[in-house]
Amino acid sequence: MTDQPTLPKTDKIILSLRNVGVRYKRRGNLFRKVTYYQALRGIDLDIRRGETIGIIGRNGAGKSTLLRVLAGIIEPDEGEIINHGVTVSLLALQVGFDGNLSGRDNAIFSGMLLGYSRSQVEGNLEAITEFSELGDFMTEPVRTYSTGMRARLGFAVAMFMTPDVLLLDEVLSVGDKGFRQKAEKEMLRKIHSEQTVVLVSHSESQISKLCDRTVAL
Ligand SMILES: Nc1ncnc2c1ncn2[C@@H]1O[C@H](COP(=O)(O)OP(=O)(O)OP(=O)(O)O)[C@@H](O)[C@H]1O
Repeated sequence: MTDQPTLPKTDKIILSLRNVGVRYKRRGNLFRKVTYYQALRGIDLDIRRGETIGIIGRNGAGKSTLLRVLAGIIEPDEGEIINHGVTVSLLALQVGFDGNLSGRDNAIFSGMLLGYSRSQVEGNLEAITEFSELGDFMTEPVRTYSTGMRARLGFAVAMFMTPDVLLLDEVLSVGDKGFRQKAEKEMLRKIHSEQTVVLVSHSESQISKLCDRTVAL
């Protein structure tokens, strides 16, 4: 929540990948054998408290896969991930919301998935609603939202949660121009408040504006 300060910026390494590889299984059928696709290979990365890292690479380079490994959603097939006792949360727009639930309930569940209590999230609901600019739509089912509206809800939830490491998958590239500017401004505030952020973006200008360093896949 906003009232929980993030850990201070130091040179301390809080999350590491060592020689990480991930393979996806491609299902076979009558005409095709099961095959494996190597999405990541030999990835070494040290994330230091307070830094903002941009992940870049062409489509299919493995950027989302890397974030999923960092978030602990998938386990690497090779190498290891070393977490030095930090909480990590992934915000990606394609996943996470239940279309049949209202924006409000989705915000509450997303916050709880990020490790907060129901009352902690409820305490921030007004601020989340205001930031998302969803107004009365907060009580409507998310399936009735446009992509941009979903993006605004996801982004607003993430902005009011402060895991030690916040992973953002292409969340700054959606929404209209006005919201994008607001989202970037809020991200900059977070970055300066020493939140550790790993950000995937196809926008070079965004990466150079927001990140301390980049990792190219
Ligand atoms: N669940 C899955 N099963 C099989 N293959 C997958 C799966 N998820 C990703 N892949 C494959 O792994 C590769 C890396 O995917 P990933 O989504 O990590 O790339 P990306 O760099 O984020 O791409 P983009 O820029 O298009 O979002 C791609 O070739 C993709 O087809």
